[in-house]
Amino acid sequence: MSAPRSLFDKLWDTHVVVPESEDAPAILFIDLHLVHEVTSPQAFAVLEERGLSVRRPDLTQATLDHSTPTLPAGADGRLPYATEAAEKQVHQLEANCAKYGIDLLGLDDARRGIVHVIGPEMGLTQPGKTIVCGDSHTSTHGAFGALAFGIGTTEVGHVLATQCVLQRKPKSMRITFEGALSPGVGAKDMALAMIAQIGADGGQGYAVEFAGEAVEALSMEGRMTLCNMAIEAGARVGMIAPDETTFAYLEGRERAPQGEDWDAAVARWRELPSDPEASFDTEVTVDAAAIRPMITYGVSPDAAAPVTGNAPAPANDSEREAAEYMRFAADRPFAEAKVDRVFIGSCTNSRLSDLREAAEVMRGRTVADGVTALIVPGSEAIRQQAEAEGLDAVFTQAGAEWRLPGCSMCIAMNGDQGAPGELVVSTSNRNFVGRQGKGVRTVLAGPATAAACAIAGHIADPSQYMSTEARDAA
Ligand SMILES: CC(C)[C@H](C(=O)O)[C@@H](O)C(=O)O
Ligand code: SF4
Repeated sequence: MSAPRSLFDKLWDTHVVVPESEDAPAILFIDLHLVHEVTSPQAFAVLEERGLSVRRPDLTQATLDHSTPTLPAGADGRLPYATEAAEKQVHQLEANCAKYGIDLLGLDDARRGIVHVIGPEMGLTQPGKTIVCGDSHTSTHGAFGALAFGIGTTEVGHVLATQCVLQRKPKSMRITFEGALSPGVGAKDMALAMIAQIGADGGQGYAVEFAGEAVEALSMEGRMTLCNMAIEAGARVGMIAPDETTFAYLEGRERAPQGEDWDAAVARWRELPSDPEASFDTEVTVDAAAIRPMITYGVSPDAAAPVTGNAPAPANDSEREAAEYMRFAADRPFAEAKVDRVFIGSCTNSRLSDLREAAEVMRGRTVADGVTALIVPGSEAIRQQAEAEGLDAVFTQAGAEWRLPGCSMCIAMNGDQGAPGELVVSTSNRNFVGRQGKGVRTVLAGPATAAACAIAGHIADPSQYMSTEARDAA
């Protein structure tokens, strides 16, 4: 009998081309390479310089997301790019994809969206695959039982040229969420609670598998939210064993296997979950039932606490510095903090279920005076679905802005950003100083909490705005 293996071991073993040695990392074959406009230009330039071609354009998918405006073209037909550099990046990727025969979800493509949203939506993200992208939130795709991680621009070049990447095998960690979530608590709250528990570097050097009852109960959208934030705990890889929820999500999608191939694929995918006796270098448990709707109050994602609580008193110099920047008064309720702007979007929380959750809170209510709320769907497909069910009308009637898909205010590269000093409640994944504009104070939260803050005009508990059914569904 062979030794029991984890999901991660199985994914790793089936993709090793040359095993790791003391002198050299392993060479891993990559099944799917996702490409966007920010981290690819230099990689393509190196190919060009060295006269190389793209080894497997058929395993490469490109999209435009970071630098694209979320406002439509003006009367002159021109898109309102934030900077010349942003526009140049977009045109550069268009030219590179045309030259090397790579499929690009271009500006007019009905499937365009954030790179970590479109892979799953198209059915390209599948259990058992190795998936890379020049982007740290590639861990999102691990929600499907794939080995997915972010790579640097040099490695983007390696993968374009060889379809392989050099990697040392990380250690393994299993994070088990014990018990069921309470009503009104969602995947973002799980992610923030987990990061608060293990720290922003708690997962460093590990490939993390998320397991347990509360993880199994999550929809694919929720699983993506959780795996998306593995990197905010320092882990480049986050993954969840594929199951019936995974298969039901993928069945019938454009690039998923069809017919007999589908049956054969599902049979293979059923073999992927960790063997019962598989061991991990580190095991962590999180009490899922104790998790409450969370927000962050500092400038690192592990500075997270229940939204109904008080701001903790800083305990050291770096916490004092963060507290000064964020201006939450120690030992005072978070709810006393006035909110200037709300952003609902990003590869963490811009899928249909997230928008429904936010709409549930905003329906029939009005965004508070002085608050700007921006709602940015993760893809064109999500935008279409949301509009088909009238979510856009819920948002605009509440006084929020409904935009075109893209990364938008998550990283503020496209002109969508806050003003210095503003307090922004954001469903994205990073609250670093200046992430959403110079001097902007970012508070991370889930979609219901962010929507509640928009309505209340200050940090607010979403439960007061949620119907019992909505609370149960979240
Ligand atoms: C632009 C890109 C390199 C970056 C990343 O790697 O994550 C961005 O997507 C982010 O979220 O900070
Ligand atoms: S939405 Fe934000 S986190 Fe996600 S890829 Fe874009 S910039 Fe990075």
